[in-house]
Amino acid sequence: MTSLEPASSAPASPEPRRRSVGVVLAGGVGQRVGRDTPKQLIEIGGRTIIEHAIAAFDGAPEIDEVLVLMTPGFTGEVERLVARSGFTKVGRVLEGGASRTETTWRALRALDGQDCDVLLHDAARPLLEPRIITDCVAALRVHPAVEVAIPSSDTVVVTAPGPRGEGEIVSEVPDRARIWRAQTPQCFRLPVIREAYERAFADPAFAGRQATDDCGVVLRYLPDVPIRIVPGSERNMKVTHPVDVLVAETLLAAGAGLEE
Ligand SMILES: Nc1ccn([C@@H]2O[C@H](COP(=O)(O)OP(=O)(O)OP(=O)(O)O)[C@@H](O)[C@H]2O)c(=O)n1
Ligand SMILES: C[C@](O)(CO)[C@H](O)COP(=O)(O)O
Repeated sequence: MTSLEPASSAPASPEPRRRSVGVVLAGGVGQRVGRDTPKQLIEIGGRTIIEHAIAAFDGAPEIDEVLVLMTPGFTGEVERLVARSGFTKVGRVLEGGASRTETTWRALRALDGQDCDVLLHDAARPLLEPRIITDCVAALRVHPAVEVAIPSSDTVVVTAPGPRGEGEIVSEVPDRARIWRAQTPQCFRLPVIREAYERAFADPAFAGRQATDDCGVVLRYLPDVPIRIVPGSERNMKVTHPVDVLVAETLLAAGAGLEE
């Protein structure tokens, strides 16, 4: 079976496990949180948010290597934190790009020539549980692409500009049973995500080189590649706004027992 498995192929038997690289995407500035330094350097529970994210991969038996991409100007700070925390799997700390998409692309190029699986994770999600990593690595033995997601508990509405210039109006209320909220890690066999990003970056219509997530790039440029859902968790939230720092601190202090 090739790595670019078509959607129509029968469920495959598990492939042998490849090397798994956990990629921590930390190239952002955290504009919406609004601090002087990138939000991934905020301390919660005595450790920075980025240390929590790295720790999830570093402590996972399924992960062989961790690659970190950090905001330009702060790679030295991350190297200091890696040493402070005693992480053993962090191979390289590189500079991120101007957008999340550019940062992912830099990570993929840094892994050029390797035969591995990649788990692309937001540094801004400090509460990634071992169970999710285990499930993602196992799913990649059967599926070429994996999206971690949770069912939406809110009804989602789609809007469109109103016909009389009255602003956005509701144009669709999709069936909530099919609506999921995407999280990270988003996980791929390396040739799959590499091919999708190569096609995206060669496409002038890939405007501004922006995508809100990596599975979206695969769906758009390799539509025949099935993307398997692995259940995420409410705990695996993203620190996006100031209130999320408090939420993350509270969840961290509460431990892992809240959800089930
Ligand atoms: N140029 C960028 C922008 C974002 N990210 C990373 O992508 C993840 C999700 O992005 P987001 O929550 O939007 O982070 P920021 O871009 O930092 O936030 P904001 O949009 O508020 O500035 C974060 O871990 C962030 O560091 C990245 O690696 N490179
Ligand atoms: C990838 C992601 O975390 C999935 O929910 C999300 O799309 C990132 O969005 P952001 O605007 O870069 O935070």
